[in-house]
Amino acid sequence: MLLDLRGKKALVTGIANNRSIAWGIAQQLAAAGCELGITYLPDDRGRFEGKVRELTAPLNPSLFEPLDVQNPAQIEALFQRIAEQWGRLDVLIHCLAFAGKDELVGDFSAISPEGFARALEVSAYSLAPLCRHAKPLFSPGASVITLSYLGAERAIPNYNVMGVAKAALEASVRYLAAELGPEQQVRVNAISAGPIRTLASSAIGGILDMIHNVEEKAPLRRTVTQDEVGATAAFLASPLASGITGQVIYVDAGYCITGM
Ligand SMILES: NC(=O)c1ccc[n+]([C@@H]2O[C@H](COP(=O)([O-])OP(=O)(O)OC[C@H]3O[C@@H](n4cnc5c(N)ncnc54)[C@H](O)[C@@H]3O)[C@@H](O)[C@H]2O)c1
Repeated sequence: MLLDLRGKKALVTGIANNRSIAWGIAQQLAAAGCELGITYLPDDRGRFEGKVRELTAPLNPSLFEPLDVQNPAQIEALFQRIAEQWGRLDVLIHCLAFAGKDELVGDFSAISPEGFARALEVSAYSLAPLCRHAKPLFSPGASVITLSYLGAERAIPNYNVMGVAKAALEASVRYLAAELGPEQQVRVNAISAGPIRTLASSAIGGILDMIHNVEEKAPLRRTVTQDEVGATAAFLASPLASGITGQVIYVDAGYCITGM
């Protein structure tokens, strides 16, 4: 069986620019034949809309919608549009996270309740309402994919509250897989990616040291690319992965197996 996603309708969240992991995923899904819906984070200054529209235009998305996951009305409106325009959803890519810069450096115990809540709401909780709204639209065998990082299970310097958010996200993957599997055969998985330079990762104190450490120690002696993460997402979205759900798949050049 070859990887063939022709005719599948895929919603990709989390593209900010051409370094975004979601951009790597969108390109791989399009190359495999998916019809794309793209979301961007709206803001008063319109920082993302124009850039993301221009970047994604060559992939001919049939939906292009605003999505701030902290805005329930916007989530509702997005899925209303998907229902009207597509009538179903085959692939849902959740590729977004946020924590304040101050929370991604220094002592974990210094975290404020507001900083903790915001990181968890955007980076972990948001997967649940997206799945809740998508539930009536999921086609049999649909695939949900989110993005995690090793900081979910190891104490990585400066990753701090985002590690807690990723642990909650990985647990959410298991609960959602258990909920959506039995009747709808919907699969829910996370990709745990190695460190990649992006807008979000630049907020993490010492991200370059993290990347250099991976380049020195990972079995492949390098970190991974957005395209490699995208290729794994395309595989997980396809019937080739029909037996895989509730898992965290590592796309990290093997770094997570190393001991020293
Ligand atoms: N870059 C890495 O090293 C790395 C490694 C493992 C996992 N990840 C994860 O990959 C995902 C994508 O991050 P990235 O590194 O490509 O960075 P990125 O900055 O390109 O993407 C993060 C996205 O999150 C979006 N976002 C932030 N707050 C939002 C909100 N309230 N509503 C909707 N969207 C919002 C931003 O608009 C942006 O598009 C994140 O979950 C991140 O934690 C990144």
